[in-house]
Amino acid sequence: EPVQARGMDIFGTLQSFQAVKDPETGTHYLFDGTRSEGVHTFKANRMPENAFIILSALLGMTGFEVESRNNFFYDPSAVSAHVNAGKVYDYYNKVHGRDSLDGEGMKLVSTVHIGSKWNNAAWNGKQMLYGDGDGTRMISLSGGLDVIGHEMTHGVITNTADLIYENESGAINESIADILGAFAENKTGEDLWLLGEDIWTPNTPGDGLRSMSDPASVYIGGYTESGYYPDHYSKRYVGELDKGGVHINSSINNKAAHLITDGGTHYGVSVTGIGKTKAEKIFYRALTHYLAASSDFSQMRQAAIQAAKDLHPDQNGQPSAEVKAVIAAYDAVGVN
Ligand SMILES: Cc1cccc(C(=O)O)c1OC(=O)C1CC1
Ligand SMILES: [Zn+2]
Repeated sequence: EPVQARGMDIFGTLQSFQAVKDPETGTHYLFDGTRSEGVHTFKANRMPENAFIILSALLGMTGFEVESRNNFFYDPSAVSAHVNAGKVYDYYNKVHGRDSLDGEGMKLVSTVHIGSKWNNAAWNGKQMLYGDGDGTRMISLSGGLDVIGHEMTHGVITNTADLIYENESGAINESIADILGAFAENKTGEDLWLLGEDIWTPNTPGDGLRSMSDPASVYIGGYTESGYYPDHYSKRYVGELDKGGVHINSSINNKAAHLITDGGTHYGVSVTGIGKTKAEKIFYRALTHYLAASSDFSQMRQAAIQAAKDLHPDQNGQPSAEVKAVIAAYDAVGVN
């Protein structure tokens, strides 16, 4: 039966969450039955990450239950994954009226301790997977609420537009995961537009994996001419690394989302922001109503404009401020 459990997350912060007591053994394990068909969090068995990702996708292997004899000392990485998955579930349920990743209450399965010092997180088509990080570049990735929001949004994408994970459609997939993942986190006192800041380079404060407000401020190495993430379509990566730059060119659409939300002038084009509450609904509606598996940047622009029109119709023949912001933002990043 469900019990209220408490335990430390990876930052040593005491969390309160749902667990279940096994009547035979008397031990408790991480399962939250209060949300949809449940939030079930597991730990991997030190299997190499590639094997685990494949076997979990093919055979539904999830690893081992995360148990505690006294309902307190749970595995902190698992506590972070468990609590953060619940928070992202609540974001989609409360803000977008969506019941879990498939909209029909599917179970949320996460497995932590994937691989060894693995600086990655993944959605394998069925569940979320988190590495521990190497301790320098990253720490346990389940500690990043925006990381979990990103992985779970990959799950929402799989169940909606199912954007093909390569080239431009893959970059849009990555960008929607960044945008809605960041909006799901939205922690006060943190930069909304920085991805993974809580788990990125523990020895260097204030930086992140990617920046949506200033993509070109983050170094990415030899992929692009500048060595920095692109913030304009003319600077997109056109090689075949990173599945055609899905984690690189996502920054172009991320910048458009930042401009739509906060406004600004970018390459001489000025945008009047419309705020997070309107922006998140426009991107969610674009994803669930207009984007398709092969959508490219231009179709992302059209989908966002149409979603904005649906939510903020023209007034006496004039486009609304929200529609104007979307058009100007995509003009600013060079997407027509
Ligand atoms: C850290 C990481 C490495 C490789 C792939 C992903 C991926 O899920 O695409 C990944 O997770 C993220 O990018 C989240 C947003 C920080
Ligand atoms: Zn991703």
